[in-house]
Amino acid sequence: MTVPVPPVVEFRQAGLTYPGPPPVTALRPCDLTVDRGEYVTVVGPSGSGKSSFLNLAGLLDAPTTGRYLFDGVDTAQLPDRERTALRGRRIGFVFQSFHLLPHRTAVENVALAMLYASPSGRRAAAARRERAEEALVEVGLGHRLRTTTDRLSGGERQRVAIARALVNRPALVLCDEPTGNLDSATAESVLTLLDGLHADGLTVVLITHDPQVAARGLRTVAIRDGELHGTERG
Ligand SMILES: Nc1ncnc2c1ncn2[C@@H]1O[C@H](COP(=O)(O)OP(=O)(O)OP(=O)(O)O)[C@@H](O)[C@H]1O
Repeated sequence: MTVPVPPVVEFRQAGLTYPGPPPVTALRPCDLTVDRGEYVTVVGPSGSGKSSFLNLAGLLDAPTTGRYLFDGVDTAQLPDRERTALRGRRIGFVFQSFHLLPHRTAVENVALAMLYASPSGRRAAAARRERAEEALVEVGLGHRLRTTTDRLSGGERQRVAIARALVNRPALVLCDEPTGNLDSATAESVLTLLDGLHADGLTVVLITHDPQVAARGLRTVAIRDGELHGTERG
């Protein structure tokens, strides 16, 4: 008998209203399901609610209405501490501006993401470094392991950020305008890397204002005035 695999993301009439005053409904109650191995893009103009969606999907915020099941766990009622722990273990983030420590090496930046869920001690530290190196090799940066990130190009920095997002083998990688700070050739190589990771089974949700970037997803959801459109399967 096979055990059914829960979706990675399951919004059930999940919505987000900032309390204000005045209250602002940034995301109206919506349903959205993202299954394991999908590549979904979310596209919308400035102010449409993309960051609010990211905050919910990435367990940075809890819905103010409805439910959010992440990887089968009902998160709406989770205490903050547990939501944070789940996020640290199971979600990798890739941001437009990389969010790396500039004076640390690529390996150190990636290994730091594992501190949270790893025991202390020299042996654990060595294991973290080894796993960080593996993740960096996976994104094509095996030749930059010990370079501090302030000496890397924009594309290389984003690869370090992607390695950091992958290093805990997350259920979901959430990308927020991952090519927003890159020239078009570098952006293309980062998108090609994401295509390859998805082909290897990674679940990706990518948020962008750029319809061309959004077209890289296998399924695109539009967001306008806080409302998700196109969430039903074709
Ligand atoms: N903390 C907050 N308190 C109140 N209103 C907010 C807050 N954050 C965002 N909003 C409002 O919610 C709506 C959606 O904002 P959001 O930042 O999610 O849009 P966005 O699509 O990410 O925009 P951008 O592309 O410009 O970053 C906007 O009307 C915004 O003004």
